[in-house]
Amino acid sequence: MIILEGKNLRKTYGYAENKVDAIKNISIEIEEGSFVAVVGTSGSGKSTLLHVLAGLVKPNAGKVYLQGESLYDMNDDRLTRLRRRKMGFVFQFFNLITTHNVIENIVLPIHLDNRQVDEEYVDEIIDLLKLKEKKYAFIHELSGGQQQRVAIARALASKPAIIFADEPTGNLDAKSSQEVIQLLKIVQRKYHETVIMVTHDEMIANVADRILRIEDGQIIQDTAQKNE
Ligand SMILES: Nc1ncnc2c1ncn2[C@@H]1O[C@H](COP(=O)(O)OP(=O)(O)OP(=O)(O)O)[C@@H](O)[C@H]1O
Repeated sequence: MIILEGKNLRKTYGYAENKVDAIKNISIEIEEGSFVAVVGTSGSGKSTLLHVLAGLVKPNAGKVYLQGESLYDMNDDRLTRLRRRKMGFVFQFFNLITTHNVIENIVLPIHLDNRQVDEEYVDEIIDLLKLKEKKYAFIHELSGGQQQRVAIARALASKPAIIFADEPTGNLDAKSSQEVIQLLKIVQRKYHETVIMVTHDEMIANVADRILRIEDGQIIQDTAQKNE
């Protein structure tokens, strides 16, 4: 089943001589439960595409449908609510709240949405992401890899339909990058999550089921990968 669809997307920044066509005419369908990596050189348009698909940057033209709902045809409140309910985000710079401990960070989006925390499920995620010993630690007491694992747990905690990850290993050393990406893959498989991840690191992209290569605002290659 197709969970996310982008149709004829275009995104332009700036005007006149400063005009940049970041996304030229991209159409894409994302299969539910798949792990998709978006790769390409710096400035090729990867982050713009991810942000457009996540409802964060309105395209100049085209539509984005999440589970059949058109993101940019609803009002801002509705879009914000839909993002909270259905999307999880993992960024390069973790974006954790340093005055909160690990578990508080993980359940914060659920509280913001006035929903009940599924404690059993959250404990299971914490376990899977190897954070059990750190549940009550503060963020500054964690390594970069541990912080990113907290960010992944936070993204998963609200049981989103889809997770968007923008260079999730961009701020980590090679060893932590591998560990974080393998754990992300394990939780993605276990919960049949859909993940779209931007990375410039081909080794990291290799965990994905599908690799989209972007160049100059266009998809130049779309490859399925055999992955257990
Ligand atoms: N807010 C913005 N204002 C103006 N131009 C922008 C903006 N964001 C991106 N661009 C331009 O759009 C193009 C695509 O940028 P984008 O960040 O999507 O590429 P990227 O592939 O993610 O790059 P990187 O790997 O370096 O993060 C680039 O030429 C960039 O300079």
